[in-house]
Amino acid sequence: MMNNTYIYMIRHGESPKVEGNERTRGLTQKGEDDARKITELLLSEGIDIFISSPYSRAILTIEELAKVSGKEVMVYEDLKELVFSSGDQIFPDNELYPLVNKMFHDPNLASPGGETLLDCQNRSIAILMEILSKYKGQRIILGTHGAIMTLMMGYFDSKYNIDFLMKTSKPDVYRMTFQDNELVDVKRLWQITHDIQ
Ligand SMILES: O=C(O)[C@H](O)COP(=O)(O)O
Repeated sequence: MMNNTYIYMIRHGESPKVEGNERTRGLTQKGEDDARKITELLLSEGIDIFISSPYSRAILTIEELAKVSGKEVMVYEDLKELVFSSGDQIFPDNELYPLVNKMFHDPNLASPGGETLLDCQNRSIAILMEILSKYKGQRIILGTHGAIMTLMMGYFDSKYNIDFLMKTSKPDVYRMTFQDNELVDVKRLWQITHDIQ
């Protein structure tokens, strides 16, 4: 439909936790292969705008598609992942998931040096509303992360909660259809067949 605006949430591919920091760690070989599959999957969608979190793993997941589409990736600092620690330190998975689980049950909880879910949701929704208005009627990719993606989707529909987050994959792709600022449809485009190939 003419007036629909489409937001494609692209959660980044697999990223190694052995070097760099939260900002700089890139993609594993599987993450790179999956980024190529994302290019194949979305090329025919005719994406107009590419926007990303500033973290490398998010940019690297969408940059090939942007390149073959002849577009630049615009980076928004306020689309970075939920901040868990000071100094962009990498948080090991065995500590991260219990913490995220606790945070989703207490949106005012923050770890030392980190932010609350509500802080993260407020800063990301402010940007998303700006994007919906500025690029109304267009197809926009957001290169993103598990927690912040769930918070943005959860703002419009509470079924996007911790249970949803725990079932998502890396990468993952959701197409959200908006009429003005109202979410009218969500379709997962990253199918299970991609996960097991
Ligand atoms: O998408 C996410 O959940 C965050 O960016 C963390 O990803 P990670 O599995 O690479 O830590």
